[in-house]
Amino acid sequence: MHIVTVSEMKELEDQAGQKYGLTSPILMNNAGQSAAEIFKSKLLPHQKLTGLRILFLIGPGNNGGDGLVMADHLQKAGVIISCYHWKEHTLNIQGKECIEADTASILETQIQHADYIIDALLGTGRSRSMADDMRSLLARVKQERTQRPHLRIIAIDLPSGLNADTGEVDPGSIEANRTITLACPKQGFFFFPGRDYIGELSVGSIGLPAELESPLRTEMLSGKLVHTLLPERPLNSNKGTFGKAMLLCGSLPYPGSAYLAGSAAGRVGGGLVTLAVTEKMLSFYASSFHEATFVILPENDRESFERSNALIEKLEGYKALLIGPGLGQSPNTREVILQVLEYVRSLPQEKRPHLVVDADGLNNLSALERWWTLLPKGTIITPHPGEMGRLSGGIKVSGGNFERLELARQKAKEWQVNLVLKGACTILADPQGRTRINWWGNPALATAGTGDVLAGMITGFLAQKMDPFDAASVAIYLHTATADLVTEERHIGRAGLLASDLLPSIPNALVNTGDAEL
Ligand SMILES: NC(=O)C1=CN([C@@H]2O[C@H](COP(=O)(O)OP(=O)(O)OC[C@H]3O[C@@H](n4cnc5c(N)ncnc54)[C@H](O)[C@@H]3O)[C@@H](O)[C@H]2O)[C@H](O)CC1
Ligand SMILES: [K+]
Repeated sequence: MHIVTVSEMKELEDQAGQKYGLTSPILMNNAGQSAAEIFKSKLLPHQKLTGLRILFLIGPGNNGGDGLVMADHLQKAGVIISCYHWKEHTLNIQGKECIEADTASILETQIQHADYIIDALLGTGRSRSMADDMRSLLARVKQERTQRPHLRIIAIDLPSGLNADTGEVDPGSIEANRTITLACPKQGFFFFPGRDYIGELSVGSIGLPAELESPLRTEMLSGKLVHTLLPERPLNSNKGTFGKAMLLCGSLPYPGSAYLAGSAAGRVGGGLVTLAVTEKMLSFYASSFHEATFVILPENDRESFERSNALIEKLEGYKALLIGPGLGQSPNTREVILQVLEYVRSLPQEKRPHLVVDADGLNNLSALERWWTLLPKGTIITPHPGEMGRLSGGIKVSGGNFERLELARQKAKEWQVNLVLKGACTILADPQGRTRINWWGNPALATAGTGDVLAGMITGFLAQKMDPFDAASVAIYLHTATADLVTEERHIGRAGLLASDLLPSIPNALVNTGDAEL
């Protein structure tokens, strides 16, 4: 599913008209019908359409037009419909216009008795700040929901006043319980504050032929997409079929990271996981991670080349290599990393393991001039905003605002890497300008070790010979899907998740991708 800017959406609609004769009224009819179908399918189980009361707030453009078509469909299905036309200050109840003098008081009654209010005031054509009377209408709706939390607000295409490109919102915008967006999710949904205004997301069809979307380069990381990318698991297979992953992770103060990343690589289906660790560390893993195999590295006080050679000698046949989580930043460690990178770069492409560099792998690199020239082609890097800032020469990088999209795209190209910029809606960008953005996020993931799990999941998919861009895509999606699953099943709120809680549920999230709505 593609993500569009406002101008890309307009281009799609223009093309639909020119190439397929799909004029604006046809598209609008499709939009309204699809929105009505989605609405019906999402009705709470105890609610029936007959007798349900819905107030539509209708704006002056095509967004209002979508709302009117949707209202018509629902009225035919037995819903009691009232439509308030904001520009004309008129109110229709069940198709009958109210007497002008009474509009304000009848509107107030409709607000008080509505089960649902549909925001069809403004869509992608928002071109200026909201007028005061539109703001006060929405403020009244918001106040009513505070008093009656069962009142549901559904936004058509987008919550009115939201900037569909940047995610900025008008002071008058209100948070929807659900947004039924049309044709494609809009770019601004993935950035804050906009992300918080969308509520549950549904995507309706306006009947655009799929081929029109082929020039688009930005996709939403959806369960459906992930399901198509997952590696096959043929009956006739053994652990060799699913590849070997080597992890250069963990050091004395941070032993857990190698455990978390290694287990995650196994939980996504990697055939064999090897941890390259010192003997001092071995007892920790031997008791907690029975399935791992080990390459024993000389201790930290030995020459760096002895340590890197110990790993390099065993690297043949490994499809994936993760460098970084919990390694620390001593000069010796930095040298080891550089020596391993140099070796991997020197290998012919078919013998090279795919590389993931995370955490202290990135922190060690960011201290070096033109560090990206040290990475082999196709490397995946997974910085959080702080690491991204250091890699970019000390700038401040936001955790969720729109500017991070351009930064991710620009740096993926400049550094020639697959860049995973972590945050509430993680962005994945490749050097050729392709972008995938995760819709899901879970504040419970904001805890130590979850980044190690993500890096390990990517590594586990690389071991299964996945293309790096796809391996990162699948892992990013599954990481948040697993967090949602665990927090829901164990009734954990937005806090209190431990990174290790994710591990046993990764395979369940993997199986669930087949049933995902989005
Ligand atoms: N174009 C199509 O073929 C389809 C569009 N769909 C839906 O239509 C909207 C976009 O429609 P558009 O008419 O371009 O814009 P809006 O309805 O968002 O509003 C334009 C309208 O509003 C006025 N206006 C702009 N800003 C403000 C403001 N701050 N306050 C008050 N009024 C404002 C402006 O002057 C215009 O009169 C899209 O989102 C879809 O919902 C269909 O889905 C299918 C085909
Ligand atoms: K709207």
